[in-house]
Amino acid sequence: MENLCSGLIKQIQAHKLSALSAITYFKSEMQLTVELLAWLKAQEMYPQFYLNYRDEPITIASLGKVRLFSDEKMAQQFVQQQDLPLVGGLTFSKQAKFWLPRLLLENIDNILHVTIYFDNEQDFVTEQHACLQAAKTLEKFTALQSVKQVVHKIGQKANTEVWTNWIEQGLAEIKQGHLSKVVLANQTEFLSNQPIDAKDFLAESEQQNTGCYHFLLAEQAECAFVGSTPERLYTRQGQHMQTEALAGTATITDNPQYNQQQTDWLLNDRKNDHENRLVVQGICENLQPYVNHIAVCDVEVKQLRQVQHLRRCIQAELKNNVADGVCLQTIHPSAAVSGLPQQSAVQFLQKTENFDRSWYAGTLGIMRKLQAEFCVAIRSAFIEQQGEQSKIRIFAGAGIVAGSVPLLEWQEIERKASSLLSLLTIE
Ligand SMILES: C=C(O[C@H]1C=CC=C(C(=O)O)[C@@H]1O)C(=O)O
Ligand SMILES: [Mg+2]
Repeated sequence: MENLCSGLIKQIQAHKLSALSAITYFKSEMQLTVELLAWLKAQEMYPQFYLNYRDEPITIASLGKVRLFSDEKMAQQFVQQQDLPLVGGLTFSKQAKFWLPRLLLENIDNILHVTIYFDNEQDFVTEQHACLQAAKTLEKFTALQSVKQVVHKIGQKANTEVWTNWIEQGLAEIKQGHLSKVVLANQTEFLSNQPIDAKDFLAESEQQNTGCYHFLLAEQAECAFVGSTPERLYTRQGQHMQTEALAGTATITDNPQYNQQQTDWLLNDRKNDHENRLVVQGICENLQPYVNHIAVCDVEVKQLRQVQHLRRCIQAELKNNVADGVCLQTIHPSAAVSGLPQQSAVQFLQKTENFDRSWYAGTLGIMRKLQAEFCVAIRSAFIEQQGEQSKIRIFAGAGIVAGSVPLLEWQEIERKASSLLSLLTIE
C-alpha cells in the first residue's frame, strides 16, 4: 500500500498544467486484497460511494468529487467524450446525480486499481493539494466492527391499517383499469442506543445477505444510504445490455423442505407470475424503440436469506447511438418498484405514500464509455447520526396487482425489511 501511495504522490508532483485535456488521471495498481469498507470508514472526504457487484468479483469505492452532473444525458456525454467513469445514479423520482470522484478504488479479481483525477480547468495549486490529500487516504484504514447495537422502533409511515387502506386504494385503481400494478412501500424508523457506523453495518450485510449488490452513498458524514439489493437495473458491455424483471415473492426459512414447497408454489402462483410479467412487459415496451433485438429468458427463482423471488432475465442489443442516458431514462423506475403504466403509478404513489422515497428504489451504479452497471436501490436504509444515537429508516415495498391481499403484502414487506433489520438487535 505504501508503494502504491508514494507512486501516486510522485505522479501528482510531476504533473504540469496541461491544456490538452480537461482531466488528467494518475493510476496505480497492485495485487492486493483490501477491505474497501474499512478504508472508507477511515475517511473524512465526501461524497463517499461504494458498490460491491452481485455477479462479478468487483468492488468499487470512491471519495470526493471533481465534476458533478445533475442530468444523466450530460453525464453520458462527458463519459463518452472524456472516456472517464462517473459514479452515482437517479433517485426514485429520477433526479440524477453523477460525479467524477477525486479518488476511485476498484478491486477486480483481487487486484486493486487506484485512480486519482486532476481537473486541469480548476486552480492548479488547489487541485494538486486535493490530489495529494486523496493519495494519502490510502494510508488510513479503520477496522470494521460487528454491529451489536440495540435499536427500538420509533415510528412507521404506515401501520397495518394505513397499509391496508393504501392497498385498497391501489386495488380500486386497478379495478377501474387506471393501473395494472402499483408498488407501494413503507418506511419504518428505529433509534439505536449507540452510534451505528454505516460501513460496519454494510459489512455485516455483505456477510449475511449474499447474492446481492451492496451499496453505500454518503454525501456527508452524518448520513449514509446503504443497502443490499438482489436487483439489477442493467449492465451494459458496449451495445449489449442485460436487464431483468425481479418481482414476485415467497418466503425462505431455515427449513429446506418448506423452502422447496415455497419455490414450487411461487413458480405456479398466478398472482406472482402476473406481478413478474408486468415488469417484463414494462421494460420491453419502453426499450423497444432503442433496441435492434430483445429476448426474455425463462423464469427462474432467485433465493435470498429471507425471501425468494421470480426472475426473468432480459438480453438486448442496443441501437448504435443508444447509451446510458437513454437506458436509465427508459428502464428506471421499472414496474418492479413503481408499477404499470409507469407515469400513472408514480403519480398514485406520490399522492398516496406519505414520505419521500429519495434514493430508496432509485438506481446506483457506475457509467463508463464501454461498460455500465446499475442496481436498483431496494432493501435499503438511511443511517443518520444524532449525537450518541443513530436513526435508521428502513424501506420495503411490494407489488400490488389484482388479487393482492393487504395482510399478505404486509407480511411480504416485513420480511423484505428484515434482510437489514435482522442485522441489529431489536428491543
Ligand atoms: C419493492 C421491493 O421489492 C421488489 C422487488 C422484488 C419483489 C417485489 C415483490 O414481489 O413485490 C418487488 O417488486 C422492495 O424490496 O422494496
Ligand atoms: Mg410481491
